[in-house]
Amino acid sequence: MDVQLSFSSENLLGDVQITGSKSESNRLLILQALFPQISISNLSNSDDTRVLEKALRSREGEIDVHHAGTAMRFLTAYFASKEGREVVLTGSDRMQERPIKVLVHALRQLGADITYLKKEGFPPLKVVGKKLSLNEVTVEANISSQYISALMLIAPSLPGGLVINLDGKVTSEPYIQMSLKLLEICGIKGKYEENQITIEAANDLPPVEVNVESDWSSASYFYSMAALSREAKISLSSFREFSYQGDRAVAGIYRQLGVETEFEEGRIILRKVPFKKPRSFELDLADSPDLAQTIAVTCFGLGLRCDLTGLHTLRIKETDRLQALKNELTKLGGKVEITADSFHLQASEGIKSGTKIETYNDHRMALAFAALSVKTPMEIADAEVVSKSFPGFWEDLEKLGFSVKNRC
Ligand SMILES: O=C(O)C1=C[C@@H](OP(=O)(O)O)[C@@H](O)[C@H](O)C1
Ligand SMILES: C=C(OP(=O)(O)O)C(=O)O
Repeated sequence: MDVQLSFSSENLLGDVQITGSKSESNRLLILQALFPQISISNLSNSDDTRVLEKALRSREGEIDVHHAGTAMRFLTAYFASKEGREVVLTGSDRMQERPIKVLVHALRQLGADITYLKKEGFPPLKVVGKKLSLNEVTVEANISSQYISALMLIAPSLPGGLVINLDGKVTSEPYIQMSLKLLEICGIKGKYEENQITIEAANDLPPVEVNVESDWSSASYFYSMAALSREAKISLSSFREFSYQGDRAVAGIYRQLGVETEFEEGRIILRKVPFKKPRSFELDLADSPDLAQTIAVTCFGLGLRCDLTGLHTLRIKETDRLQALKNELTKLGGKVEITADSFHLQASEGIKSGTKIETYNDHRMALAFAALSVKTPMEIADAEVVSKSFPGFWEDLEKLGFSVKNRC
């Protein structure tokens, strides 16, 4: 299904309830499967969380996680440590191109029995659960932080806990800090010093209820809409000033693009304020890779030159996000250059109309480009992709006064 979007008002006003963070939800579901005394509220309604929840309940021999990267990585570690269980973990065609070798190698160091069923280094995997009794592992840290979080999440269930040595420059670091924080909230002791993470074994954890904060990556699309609008006041719930999510950085980033954030009783209020357009916008996004598409599209819409670095992980996500951004912005008249890990956009003078944005099975392509409809009507292909992280997105846009027309 394609959608046609337009926005005819001068003001962007309204309230949106954003679902729980999928990163927090997916971590807590794994921890809850290991330690049932954990209960969770405000769980994400995203496809990626549902798929993980279903996999943890499944008794089937084959589990298909579709496009859900965190689910694939977290479940590999989970099932590898589940003595007596044997599963095949598979996913979409794209999932079968997303590397998992670093994690499999680390789990094998601990004694795991994992076999590649097609291509060496990629899903599908056959995982035969075993009691993992070694307590130290070294893992390459510059490809995906999800491998490290996967190990951290099973660590407290191993008899002696786990020491994880990180090799190389750590990427997407706030996600590792999020794992550590959530372990701590559940009563599990851990520390992260220099290049070493230590997680203690957990016995007799007290019951705990963890409330998932709403998803800052999803909030980023409303920041983009506010930046592109003339006047905006959007209230988003439920957020905390002291969040565990690295993408909370969006508030500071968009302040430079004329969007102010106020925290008020568990909500954030975004307001468009007068601002001096910078000559260019430069950012290293190694800590917040999921914000790259949002920011690139906002800068294009504002006619700003933009240089984004630290983007090496974008090539192995739902699609090659650097190439996808370049393809679609070029169709709209943008002048874009990309390297292995960076994105460069020249200041543009307008937005070419009459083109359809392809989304490459990537929710963030649809979500990011939808924001441009504040300025000009947009057509987005395969609009249902948003459900990977944000199933209610199109309805939320309608509530804010956008016209969202389906074209099957
Ligand atoms: O741990 C997580 O929840 C995530 C980590 C990041 O991946 P990488 O560490 O692969 O960059 C991020 O892009 C992804 O959306 C969610
Ligand atoms: C990269 C993402 O997710 P995952 O790696 O979990 O598929 C994302 O949601 O942007």
